[in-house]
Amino acid sequence: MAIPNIRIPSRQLFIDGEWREPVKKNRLPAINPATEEIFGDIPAATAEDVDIAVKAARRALGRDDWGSTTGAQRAKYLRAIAAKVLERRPELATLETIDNGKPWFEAASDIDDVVACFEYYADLAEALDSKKKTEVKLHLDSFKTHVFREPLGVVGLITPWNYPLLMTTWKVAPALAAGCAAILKPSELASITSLELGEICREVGLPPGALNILTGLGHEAGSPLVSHPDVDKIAFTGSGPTGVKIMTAAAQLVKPVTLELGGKSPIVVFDDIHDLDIAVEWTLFGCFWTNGQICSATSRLILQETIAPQFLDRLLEWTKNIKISDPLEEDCKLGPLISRGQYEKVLKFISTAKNEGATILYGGDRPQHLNKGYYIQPTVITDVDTSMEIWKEEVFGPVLCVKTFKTEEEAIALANDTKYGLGAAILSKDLERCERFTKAFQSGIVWINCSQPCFWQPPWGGKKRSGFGRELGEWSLENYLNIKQVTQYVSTDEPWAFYKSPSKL
Ligand SMILES: NC(=O)C1=CN([C@@H]2O[C@H](COP(=O)(O)OP(=O)(O)OC[C@H]3O[C@@H](n4cnc5c(N)ncnc54)[C@H](O)[C@@H]3O)[C@@H](O)[C@H]2O)C=CC1
Ligand code: BAL
Ligand code: NA
Repeated sequence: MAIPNIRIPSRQLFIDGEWREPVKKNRLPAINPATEEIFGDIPAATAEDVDIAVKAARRALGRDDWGSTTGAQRAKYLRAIAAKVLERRPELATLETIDNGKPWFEAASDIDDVVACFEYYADLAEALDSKKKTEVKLHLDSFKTHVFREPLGVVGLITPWNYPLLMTTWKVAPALAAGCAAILKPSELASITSLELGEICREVGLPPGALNILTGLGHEAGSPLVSHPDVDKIAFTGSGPTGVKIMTAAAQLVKPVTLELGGKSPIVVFDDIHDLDIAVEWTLFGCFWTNGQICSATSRLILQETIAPQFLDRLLEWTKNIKISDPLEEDCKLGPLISRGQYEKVLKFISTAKNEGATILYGGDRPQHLNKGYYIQPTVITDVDTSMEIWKEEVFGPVLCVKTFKTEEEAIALANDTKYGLGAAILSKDLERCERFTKAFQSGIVWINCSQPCFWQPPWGGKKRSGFGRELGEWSLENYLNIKQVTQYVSTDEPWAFYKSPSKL
């Protein structure tokens, strides 16, 4: 498919169904990481705008056109959004690539996932109607109890830059399916496509205030959203330190949070893999896909010693073959990192690894043929010690570190030697061994004979310092529902007889 030339939209904040200039009228540049050029700008919300948006969301919940909708009615909006996103697929993918730097075909596949995700939550919204009120059997006849599943209220959704519109969708689609009113705060590093979602919501006639979109900086727009007393919940995906700040602020108001934070996931490769090339490709995909800028990247290769030399030789041959280029080029497989800050951070990780005694087996620098843009070669690091930063900390870049093992016990210990617990992968023909690893991995996700494929039906999330709560699937819908117990006394002719009745004195 030809990649379209597009116009860069200029938007305001999306509040109460309308485009609205930020109270302080500030804007932030939108930077193309492939060229380092400013290609547009986004509005910068502050606490004043947060307050206006929260009030609009609260009004939406109080109005029949949103607050009294059935799941089936909400499903219509979600399907209409999906259809509009699909209609604009080439353009949205191009905007995503320009803003984020991911290869166009990856961006386009993200847009396909966005469409599928809105459709999936439309189905779940419909299904919710029959589960809205469910009876709970009691041991007494004098009472009847049922449980209501109702929208949790006004929810704040704070998202990162690595999958801009897709991470937005992972939160917005279930929140709207559940009937919440939402305030989305996308990352200031890539907000353009999330703002376009505002235009799509306007076009499909989503009731005003059901979704509000506030772009801006974390401390100026995100932080007041978290501390706003009239926001009932925060769902966050991003870095560990910001997750800690959000949880701390939310705790002051006993506000529930779900946190999807970082990772340093292992991929354990045994010598009984089905096929060397297939295993090598999954290993590369596990770490270099999305430029390693994915929380679940399997960035620690734990490799059985017996096949290490041949596996690494082949891995380098495959790595050299990865096309690094402008992400708008059709067969690009590795574009630039998101920002100068991320580029410098990743190079620093590589130089610290070198200083700590590791070997940069491949890469480690910017590709020579690209002198502009935040590009870094896919990098493979060996001679890694478990005390090194490169083994312990999330890089969020195309950097794979390698350690070998002899026994299964050693492999499990290395795999779990991390404060994080998001993903874990094992490549082996022995399915009983895969089963043992599935149990042993301290993670929320396990991949067997693959790494990274992500579908919208199963749950997604981690344990340990990767956070808690689950997104996607039916689990995500639960994040946005209040479970209300309703108990009715049905023996209304019978006194309760706990106190002495004065009429009987
Ligand atoms: N787990 C993941 O998916 C992600 C992890 N990261 C990691 O985080 C590092 C830093 O990247 P950042 O973009 O700075 O991530 P970040 O975690 O600071 O940003 C994520 C979102 O949180 C917002 N935010 C920041 N401070 C906030 C606050 N005090 N209150 C409320 N919201 C706030 C940001 O504006 C953005 O929308 C990366 O180098 C990478 O290692 C970054 C993005 C995604
Ligand atoms: N699907 C990507 C989840 C993340 O990196 O946040
Ligand atoms: Na950008």
